Amino acid sequence: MAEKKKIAIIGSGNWGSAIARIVGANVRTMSMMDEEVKLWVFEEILPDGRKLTEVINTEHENVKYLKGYSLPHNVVAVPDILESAKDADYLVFVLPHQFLRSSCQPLRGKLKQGAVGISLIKGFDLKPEGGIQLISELINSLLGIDVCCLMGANLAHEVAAEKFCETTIGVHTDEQSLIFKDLFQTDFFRVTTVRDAKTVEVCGALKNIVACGAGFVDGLGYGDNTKAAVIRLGLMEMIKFAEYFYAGAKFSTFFESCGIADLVTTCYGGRNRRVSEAVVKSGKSIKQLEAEMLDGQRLQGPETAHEVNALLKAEGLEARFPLFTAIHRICVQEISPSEMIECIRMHPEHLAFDRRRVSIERDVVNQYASCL
Ligand SMILES: NC(=O)C1=CN([C@@H]2O[C@H](COP(=O)(O)OP(=O)(O)OC[C@H]3O[C@@H](n4cnc5c(N)ncnc54)[C@H](O)[C@@H]3O)[C@@H](O)[C@H]2O)C=CC1
Ligand SMILES: O=C(CO)COP(=O)(O)O
Repeated sequence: MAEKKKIAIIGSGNWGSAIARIVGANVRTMSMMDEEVKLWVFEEILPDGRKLTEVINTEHENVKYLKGYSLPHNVVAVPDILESAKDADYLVFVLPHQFLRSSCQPLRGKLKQGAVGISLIKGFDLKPEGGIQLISELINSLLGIDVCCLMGANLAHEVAAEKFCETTIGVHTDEQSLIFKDLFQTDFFRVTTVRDAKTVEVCGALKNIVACGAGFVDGLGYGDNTKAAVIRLGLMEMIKFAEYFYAGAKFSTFFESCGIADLVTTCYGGRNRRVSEAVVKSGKSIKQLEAEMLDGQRLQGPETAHEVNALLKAEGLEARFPLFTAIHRICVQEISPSEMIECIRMHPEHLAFDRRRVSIERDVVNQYASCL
């Protein structure tokens, strides 16, 4: 009989714990899969002195990051990342992106031959030598494994509560499509697989920047129409970004759950939006509010805005992405949140699509560039 395939989940925050509920239940129905799901937990001591791993393994609940939802008993918390990952055939990466590089170091050269990864991580990697890369590319370069991605309109607490949603998995082969659909799909979590993995991942990263913009206009007291404008202009910049930097991106991917749907849900219900709104209302910094409001959970939007801005600046393209640029500059307190409104008022997308558009757009872009 063929040896059963093993799975490890690398990360156990809010989303990592929610997805562990699904994967833990699904492997029990898959004859090819080993029932045990190893869950790497970045160990921490809870206020009552107990270790988080011990609590997860005895109470079957991540009381810190997903309180109120049980984990299947076959999900086993492991504090040593190498121990959790070394025998795995499938690795699910689900950490805040700022911790990925350091977390992966102990795994280098130590993974099983032929292991395949899937990244649920939203963000980019700022390369030490300059430039940015996708998180899947970072994992591939560090660990030498093929990496798919899963991105969608998937607020973790709603998924944990089993409220219906959709998700998108970007794959490279038919085999990956079949196995990852079986591992992740449930009655309430519907999976579409697409062969446009880079665009899926780009959407997941960029929508968090736009969500910060949505939070800023909410904080300024503007209404849903204004937020809809931010969402629309954000989508246009997401598409343009993919066209510039990821040749071959399929337009249709933006209409999957990873695109427009994730953008909308995050601009209404996400942490990036919530903290950004509070920035405007309280005048406190993002870092301070992240610590005060999220109890250890981490924002991805401000860091992603920084990573994208580093690329746009290096390429001389800031003026072509005025929304991404303004959001980054608000996040780092270079400009005030009220400048969001001027940014969307003057956005080049407002120009009618006619023969004059190209030259007019060039003028507006130049005008904007002179203000930077
Ligand atoms: N929470 C959500 O609703 C969703 C999150 N995502 C994405 O999933 C990824 C992970 O997000 P969450 O699970 O929500 O994480 P989270 O925001 O709950 O972050 C907390 C996690 O970070 C870990 N951590 C803290 N310091 C660390 C360190 N120095 N090294 C390694 N780990 C450390 C904590 O142990 C904890 O597991 C992110 O890229 C996020 O954008 C995607 C869809 C939904
Ligand atoms: O990615 C998410 C939903 O799909 C979660 O967004 P936030 O990190 O803003 O909560």
